[in-house]
Amino acid sequence: MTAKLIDGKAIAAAKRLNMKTRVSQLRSEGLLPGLAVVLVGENPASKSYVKGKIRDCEEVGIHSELIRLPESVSEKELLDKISLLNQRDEIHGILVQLPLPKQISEEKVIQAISPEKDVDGFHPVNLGRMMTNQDCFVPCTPAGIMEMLKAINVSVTGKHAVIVGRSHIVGKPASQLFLNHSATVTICHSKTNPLSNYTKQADILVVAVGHSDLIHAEDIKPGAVVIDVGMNRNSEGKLVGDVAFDEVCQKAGFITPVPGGVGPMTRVMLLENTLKAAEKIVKERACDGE
Ligand SMILES: Nc1nc(=O)c2c([nH]1)NC[C@@H]1CN(c3ccc(C(=O)N[C@@H](CCC(=O)O)C(=O)O)cc3)C=[N+]21
Repeated sequence: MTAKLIDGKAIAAAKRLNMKTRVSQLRSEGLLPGLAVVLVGENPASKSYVKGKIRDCEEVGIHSELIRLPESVSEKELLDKISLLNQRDEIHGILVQLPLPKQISEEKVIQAISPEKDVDGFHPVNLGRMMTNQDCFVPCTPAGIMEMLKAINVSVTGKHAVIVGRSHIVGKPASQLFLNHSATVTICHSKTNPLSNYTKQADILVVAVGHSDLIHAEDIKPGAVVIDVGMNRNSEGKLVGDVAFDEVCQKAGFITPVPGGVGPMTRVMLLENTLKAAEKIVKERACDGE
């Protein structure tokens, strides 16, 4: 069998097209959705991701502001900046690009963002709301994975989803999201032994570790849906995932490429969350009878 490719890039592009209509609708109601992106320091990867996010906003008509701070910025200065953004009505979403320099506590920074503007979905309030199946901002990568599955008509209900990786931004929230969608969920991590005992049982396998060639053909169930969240550079400097793509391709039912899979979906879900934040304001206005 040869797996069908899940074209995250194309799915994301189609979603952006739809979003233009939602932006027009918001604008006709007198609201321009706005996203603030805070970039601290000069990390080239962070700069390039942030540039991509700004470009995405431009494409769909979301107002974006890039706030750049020096590597040496103090925690207090960053927290003050966030507090100003929290207060501004034209800003509906706030994203502070991670990682942050050592002198700054990421935990404190995330908690300083108003949960209503936390379009990354990293604030404990949003994570807690997700855990109790309430309306919330879902972190962009897990949300993007769900959107991909929807786009290829794969139902999650009753499936065995195996998540490899337990990070706060991907593995853990992805596990919770699959559980909320009534999957049977197994979470694997660096102490899971042997890993392949679990991955072989997956109907849907999500790999978010950051080690290339972690998953081989022998580690998966024939026909499985394989979602590769990994982003690694190989010896030739090329971007590769955590899954040995060429061989797993021969056995999986569906597989995401790297690049062009999860990454573009992560980006588009940031726009989705920003629109959701803005649409909520319009709805609240309507309820207030303004
Ligand atoms: N507050 C915060 N929120 C984030 O969402 C966040 C973050 N910090 N810090 C860094 C990570 C990483 N991340 C990526 C998103 C899309 C691609 C992406 O679009 N990748 C392309 C390839 C890009 C390339 O070629 O380098 C692809 O997979 O096709 C990559 C990486 C978001 N992150």
